[in-house]
Amino acid sequence: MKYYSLNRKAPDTSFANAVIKGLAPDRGLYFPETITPLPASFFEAIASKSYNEIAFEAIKQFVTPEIPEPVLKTIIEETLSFDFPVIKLNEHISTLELFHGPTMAFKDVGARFMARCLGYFNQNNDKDVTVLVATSGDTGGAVANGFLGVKGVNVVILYPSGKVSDIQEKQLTTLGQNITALEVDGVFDDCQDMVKKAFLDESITSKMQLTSANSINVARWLPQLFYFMFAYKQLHQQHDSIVFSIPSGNFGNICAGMVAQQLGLPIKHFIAANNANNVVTEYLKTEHYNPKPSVQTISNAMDVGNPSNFIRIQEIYKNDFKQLKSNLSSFSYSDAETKAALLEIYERYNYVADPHGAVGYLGCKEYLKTHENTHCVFLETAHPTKFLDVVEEVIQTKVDLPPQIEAVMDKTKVATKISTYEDLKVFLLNS
Ligand SMILES: N[C@@H](CCOP(=O)(O)O)C(=O)O
Repeated sequence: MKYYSLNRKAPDTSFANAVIKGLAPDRGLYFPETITPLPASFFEAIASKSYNEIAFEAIKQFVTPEIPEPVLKTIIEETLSFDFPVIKLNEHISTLELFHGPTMAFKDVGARFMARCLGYFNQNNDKDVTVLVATSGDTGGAVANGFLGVKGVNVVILYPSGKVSDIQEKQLTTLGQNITALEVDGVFDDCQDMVKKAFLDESITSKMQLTSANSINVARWLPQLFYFMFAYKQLHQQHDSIVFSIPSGNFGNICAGMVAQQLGLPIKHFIAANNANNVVTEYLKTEHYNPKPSVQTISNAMDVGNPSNFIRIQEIYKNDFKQLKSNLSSFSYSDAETKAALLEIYERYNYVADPHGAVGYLGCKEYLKTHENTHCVFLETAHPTKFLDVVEEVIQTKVDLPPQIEAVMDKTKVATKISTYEDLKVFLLNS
């Protein structure tokens, strides 16, 4: 499979090179040259297939033969070693729990898949790769965990100081070994801008091989399409019209869902559920795309003011606003509304959601007002205990800590503070 740059000023490249480089030389995101729909028989038989079989068939065209089929099977088996259950709240709303992995956020799948692909491509390379990653909360921990101890790979995580939850911070600052955390005096968008700038800085790239483990990297982004297939596998025999409400920050997850739809998965509609960082909600209202500095919310992983993957979504719909609008709705909610939703989900369904899931739930409710004969699945993108203070305060109940969270609670944070791009550069060049 060839990948092209969405800025269209760089040569097409292979999957291996797209993974190793992260971003094209013209600073564009890579996009697959073709998306060939899977046969109808694949979806008809999906209930009888395992997660691993579904994932293998779904991603094969994007990564083989550079990743040989037997290697891909092993990568998938190691990546998907936990569950993805759908929990039904009522006849019209379910949630897909994406938090059963090691860091209890949906990023675990992409991070583990990418780490293994990079490890495979790098096995005969004597040059180390430095993975630069910006996080507003969950990516950092998942990438730290997924890449821990991977030979020839050093990971540098940039996160906005004071704007991630305590547990998220522990997950990304306490592992040591080949993982380093940089605490940035700024917001997520500053971290992401610094990362993108470093890719173009010859004084850095001439000395080290950089790549990204954000969803801008195709190996981090594409495996997220599995989730939509796993939900469909569990629900399609009871519901024939399924819509997804996706809590959205950098828009990688929802965009991967759109790739699943291009592969033939019968998804009726997408809802981008936003917090106050509502650039896409506004775009669908006004047709003006107006990135803004991100604002801090209780659903912090979505605190993104200029979502990287929106350009991929535009590409899928060929920049046709009408076509996009017929497939995508977007709603935005305040923290007060999110807290009220958390409480409602708890009181009505005895279910403890996290703030991101609560925003997704609100998206479902809004859409169902005008589309009664639909089943809406909102993605629970992270475990509620990652946001313990907010969740316990809202539901006024103590929540048990899962072992993955307990394991990091007492660890000591190690992070280097930086403020500017120059600080990052100095850090990289001296590390
Ligand atoms: N939601 C993110 C922000 C980065 O998103 P990514 O999917 O591009 O890594 C986070 O939790 O850090």
